Amino acid sequence: MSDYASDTLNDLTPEPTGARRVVVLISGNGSNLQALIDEQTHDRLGGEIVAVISNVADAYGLQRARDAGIDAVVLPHGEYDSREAYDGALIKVIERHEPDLVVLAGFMRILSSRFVQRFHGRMLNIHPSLLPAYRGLNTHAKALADGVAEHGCSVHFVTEELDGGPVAIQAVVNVSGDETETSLKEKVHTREHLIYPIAVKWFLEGRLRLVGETAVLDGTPLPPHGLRLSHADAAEELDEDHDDA
Ligand SMILES: Nc1nc2c(c(=O)[nH]1)N[C@@H](CN(C=O)c1ccc(C(=O)N[C@@H](CCC(=O)O)C(=O)O)cc1)CN2
Ligand SMILES: NCC(=O)N[C@@H]1O[C@H](COP(=O)([O-])[O-])[C@@H](O)[C@H]1O
Repeated sequence: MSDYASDTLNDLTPEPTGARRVVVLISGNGSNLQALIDEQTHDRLGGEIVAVISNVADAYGLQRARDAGIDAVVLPHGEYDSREAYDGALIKVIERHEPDLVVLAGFMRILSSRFVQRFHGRMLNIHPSLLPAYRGLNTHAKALADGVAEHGCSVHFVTEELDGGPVAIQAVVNVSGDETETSLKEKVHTREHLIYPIAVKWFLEGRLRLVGETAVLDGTPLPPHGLRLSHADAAEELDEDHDDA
């Protein structure tokens, strides 16, 4: 086990140049997209969301994009014969926008190896659990059924292994004795809306990178659970940026 405290990897990733461009993939409500839009609106995202793409035609996140003047594109997966065919079309739509970063924000499709390789190292996902616990779907119900005392959310680099990519940031929430799936989902959502903009900003600033199979922040490899940010720390991180305005 390497010593995360002292290791510093020789990071060969070139520094980002020019205005950093973000494409966001969604399938539903888009509250995480809205959190990113809000940071962009205050010039604090570190780049520009240039397109929002949904596989679901009536995803409310598309309206959020339109309201923000962002190109909103629907690419229905049901119109393609296979996952590979869909992903091929999705790659073409994304590449037209020349992104530096692809952000999955409630995008509910498992991506093919071809797609993941195309954007390897520059694709993030927000997952509603403390990975590696509860990969996949229905995470809140599973956590409640197991009676865990802590739950949360993770921002991770996307790899071929579903929800198995290196974790960048996590937020932990306490699960109360009378917690419901709805109350737990709300707790987690609140923290998602803090840690995702932070992770996106850090990537666009060149601070957060995927080096090999390790998430690296400011040249230092992160532990398997990433950087654990408390609610106060995350809010301060965003507020500090606000103070810089
Ligand atoms: N290759 C990868 N693809 C995706 C990853 C990943 O890490 N590697 N992250 C997911 C996001 N996700 C959880 O965070 C997730 C999304 C979708 C599914 C899933 O089972 N999808 C089904 C359809 C479900 C539905 O339509 O309701 C499917 O694609 O057949 C699991 C986890 C994004 N993709
Ligand atoms: N496995 C993927 C997954 O479950 N992602 C989850 O979907 C929700 C999307 O909410 P939003 O559309 O309001 O951002 C978020 O809670 C995100 O963690």
